[in-house]
Amino acid sequence: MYAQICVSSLCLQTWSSPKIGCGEVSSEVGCRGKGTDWGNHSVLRHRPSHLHDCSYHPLLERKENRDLLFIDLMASSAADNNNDKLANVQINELSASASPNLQKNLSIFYPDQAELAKMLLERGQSHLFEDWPDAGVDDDEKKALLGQVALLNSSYPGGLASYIKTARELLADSKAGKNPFDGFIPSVPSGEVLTFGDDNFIKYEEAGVRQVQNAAFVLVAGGLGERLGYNGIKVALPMETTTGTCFLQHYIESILCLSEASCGQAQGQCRRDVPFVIMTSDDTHARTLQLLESNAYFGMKSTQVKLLKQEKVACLADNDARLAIDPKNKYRIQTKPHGHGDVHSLLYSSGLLREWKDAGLRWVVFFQDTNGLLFKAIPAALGVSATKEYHVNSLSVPRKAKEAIGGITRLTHADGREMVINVEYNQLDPLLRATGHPDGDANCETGYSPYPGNINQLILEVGPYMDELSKTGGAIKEFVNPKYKDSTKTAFKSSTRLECMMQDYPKTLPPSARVGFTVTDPWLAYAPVKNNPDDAAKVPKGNPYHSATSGETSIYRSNSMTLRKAGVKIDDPVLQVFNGQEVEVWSRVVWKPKWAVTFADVKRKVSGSSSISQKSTLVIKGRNILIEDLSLDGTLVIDSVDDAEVKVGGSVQNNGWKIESVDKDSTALPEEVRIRGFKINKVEQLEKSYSEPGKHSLKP
Ligand SMILES: O=c1ccn([C@@H]2O[C@H](COP(=O)(O)OP(=O)(O)O[C@H]3OC[C@@H](O)[C@H](O)[C@H]3O)[C@@H](O)[C@H]2O)c(=O)[nH]1
Ligand SMILES: [Mg+2]
Repeated sequence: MYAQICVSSLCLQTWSSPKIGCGEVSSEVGCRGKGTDWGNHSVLRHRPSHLHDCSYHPLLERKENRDLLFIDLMASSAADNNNDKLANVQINELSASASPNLQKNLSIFYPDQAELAKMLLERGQSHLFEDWPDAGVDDDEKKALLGQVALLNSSYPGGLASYIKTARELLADSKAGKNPFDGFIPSVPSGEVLTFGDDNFIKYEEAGVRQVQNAAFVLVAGGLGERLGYNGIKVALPMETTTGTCFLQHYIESILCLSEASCGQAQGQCRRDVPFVIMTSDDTHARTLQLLESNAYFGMKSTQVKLLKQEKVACLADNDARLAIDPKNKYRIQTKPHGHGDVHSLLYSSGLLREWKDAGLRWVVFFQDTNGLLFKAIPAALGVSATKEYHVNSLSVPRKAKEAIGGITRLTHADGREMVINVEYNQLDPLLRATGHPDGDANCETGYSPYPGNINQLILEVGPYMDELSKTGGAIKEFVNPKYKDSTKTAFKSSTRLECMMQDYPKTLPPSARVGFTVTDPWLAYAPVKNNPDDAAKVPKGNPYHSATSGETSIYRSNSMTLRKAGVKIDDPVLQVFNGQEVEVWSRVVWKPKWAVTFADVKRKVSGSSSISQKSTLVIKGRNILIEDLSLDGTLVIDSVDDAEVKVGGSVQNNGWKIESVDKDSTALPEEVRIRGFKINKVEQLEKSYSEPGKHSLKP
């Protein structure tokens, strides 16, 4: 193998191995040298998208779960010779360059670190070395900076050079006031509109469940949730406080149950555990891992779950894309999150996507961190993807004008280009105003914006997705959003950076790509927890709050409406105000995914004539619990082992559990209670648990 590798320029820049050609390596490739120069700890990491970069850095010792292929550079004496020669060339080139301070420090670097420094100089980044003291002072910090540069270089498709180039272009466009939508006329696209519970919906759900065993699920959870202002990670928040189940537990249980249902349909041909990937960041990684480990992965196999950590990107100090120095440490570059769009390059560079494709998977389902209604429409949407053969299917809900969710829009250019794409919420209004809609982002006669609201639950078909990423390396169209000091647009208030969004993936697709979207009922599928109480209270009346308060009450509403559709008589909700937000309070109906993951499941398990009063709470935990002629006025919590069947009927009456307002500013209460403005006071309940297999019935 060594003989096949041509080592040049201190690094594996040229590959002559037919086996490990550029773009063909699905696992990470590393190389380790034995000599003193390289040190035993040196690890080279190459991503398939930029095998030509020299991305050496000592920080990358951690191997995570990935396969590293180590190539011993020193195994070949030819490599040794090459190495020395090229190191000399490089240093000579450097001496002619403009950074005497860097020149004085060259002796402390490995040759490939010097190479990176040179690359930076060539791209107008000499300020990074400007006030460096002579070698011998702060050497570790200087090396750490080059280590950071190597990481920034290796984690961006095309490397830092490409980052700086794109940044300059986008900053110039921004300064010139160029609109990314220039020449595009927006119009309302048509998609598949689902009506919850009708025959069509049930048909799609059934088709979708069949597909789940061919799907992989990907949660993007690298965001810190600055708008929410919660100190923990968002996936650890309880999605409702009746049971206290956190988001991540609910997601995992839903995936497990859907995959079980899918296997049930396949009758014995089921071979695999459905993969689940969580994209984390430095802000969320350790706590996400800890949440999983301390809860035995909520029932999933630990091997089934993969965490992919996104790296931050370099901040930009000015219009020339000079990298911003960290205000706290002159030997570091300031970094900020690059956005959820990183998920594509990570799935590609980690080799997971290729693995899935090779294993015959057909779908990748993406979703976000805090939507308790997330899985309500996934089965039907998967069914739509399969039936319509969509390469891209975005799940959406009716959108209120000014609601902070993107609008799905058809964009038609004078030159004939056309696409159906998310226009982010801050861009929709200016785009509409600029194209002959003086009211901008406004509701139409339906009471909603005519543009369906993107909820960022995307279903991509693996084959076309892999084909596309093989071309792009997972790079997504980026944008920059600098806050200028004044109208001359020459200086920024604070450093900026490039960002990207996962829903911008279709922007590079050819016109032949089958891009569609699916709209569901407004109450069914979206109730994110993003806004803090103060901001939520300022949301225009009638628009969703996107707060912890609305996130929880929306779950009760959705479950109550679902039971209503299945024939249960449920009282109308009452209006209550918590944390300054008026919400509908429905009966607190909650069930575990193992009871029902589709509407067909619910219908099968509910019969006769049942009723639930507004003050009631119903918690269903067991699998085969059949609600039949139940009259509930109070709280009923019911659990059973999987092979028990429990008929629940008769009249249950007690003082139940009460929703009580709390003061959001009361520091005596936990943060997760304060952000919703209420707590559940568990006064009285009937709680039954059936631990023996067989048939049981509850008829109080
Ligand atoms: O760098 C990041 C940023 C965000 N994220 C994740 O991406 C998800 C979405 O982040 P945000 O909540 O900040 O997204 P926003 O609310 O700004 O908009 C997003 O959701 C609503 C949609 O309508 C918008 O079109 C979509 O961009 C979260 O799960 C977050 O954890 C990352 O994983 N990495
Ligand atoms: Mg955001």
